[in-house]
Amino acid sequence: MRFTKMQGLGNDFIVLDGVRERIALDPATVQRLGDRHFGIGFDQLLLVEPPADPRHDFRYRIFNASGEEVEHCGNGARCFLKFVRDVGLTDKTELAVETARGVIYPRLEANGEVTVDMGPPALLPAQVPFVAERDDIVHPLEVAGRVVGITVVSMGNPHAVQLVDDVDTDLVQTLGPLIERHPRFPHKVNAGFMQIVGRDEIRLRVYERGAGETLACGTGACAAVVAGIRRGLLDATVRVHTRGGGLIIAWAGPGTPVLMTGPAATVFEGTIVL
Ligand SMILES: N[C@@H](CCC[C@H](N)C(=O)O)C(=O)O
Repeated sequence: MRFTKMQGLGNDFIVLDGVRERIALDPATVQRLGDRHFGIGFDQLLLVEPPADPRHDFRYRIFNASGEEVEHCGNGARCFLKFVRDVGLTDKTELAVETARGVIYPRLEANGEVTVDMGPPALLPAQVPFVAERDDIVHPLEVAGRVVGITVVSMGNPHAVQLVDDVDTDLVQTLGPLIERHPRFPHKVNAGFMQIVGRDEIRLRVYERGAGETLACGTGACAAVVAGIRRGLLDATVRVHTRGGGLIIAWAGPGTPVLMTGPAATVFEGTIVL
């Protein structure tokens, strides 16, 4: 099985071509390939497949390093577009790509970066899903004997975003895993820690569901900007600084799609010997 190792702001992937190769994956195989010592190592495995609906170009499946299949991956979506063009599956510069939670539209920019129409966020707790009695913008969440204020957002996948004074904090590693598995998130959650730098600039770290802290999380950046706008703290276009680099996120408000722009890079190619 051929694979391509890619990264978007240091969030790393292997991408498999399920259009030309017959690929069967189970959680144990994904875990083995994702192991950074005994396998290739990655945060997520991305699988390119033919679309279910012929009006679309491809189907995009995502597996966390933990082995579970998930709904969405933003940094992966930019790499997806680069991959299908580089291996000759298409020469289009804009694609309609099916994910487990709807269709996304990645587009190649003149400078080589990729903008992805990620679709509109879902804002109701039940859509995340998050167990809450009320539909508030900030929910108190009890974790490790303290109460933190979170804003929940679904970008297809679940996010809980909290504000911190300084993102260079131990909280990402201490609270992150506890929030990820908090019983109020029945499907678990990606835990975001956002420092507001200005109305158009944030710093962000994300403890990802099924992968631990990554150098960047694209859907996490979208969710953080949506959360910041809903809290009245951010403007409609925001530069997001992650540990792996910068993304531009734009959102015009409820019912409209989130746009994410950033880089995608190929690192190496290889063959898997199972
Ligand atoms: N790194 C990703 C998100 C990958 C999926 C996530 N860990 C989940 O379980 O929902 C991104 O760039 O969005």
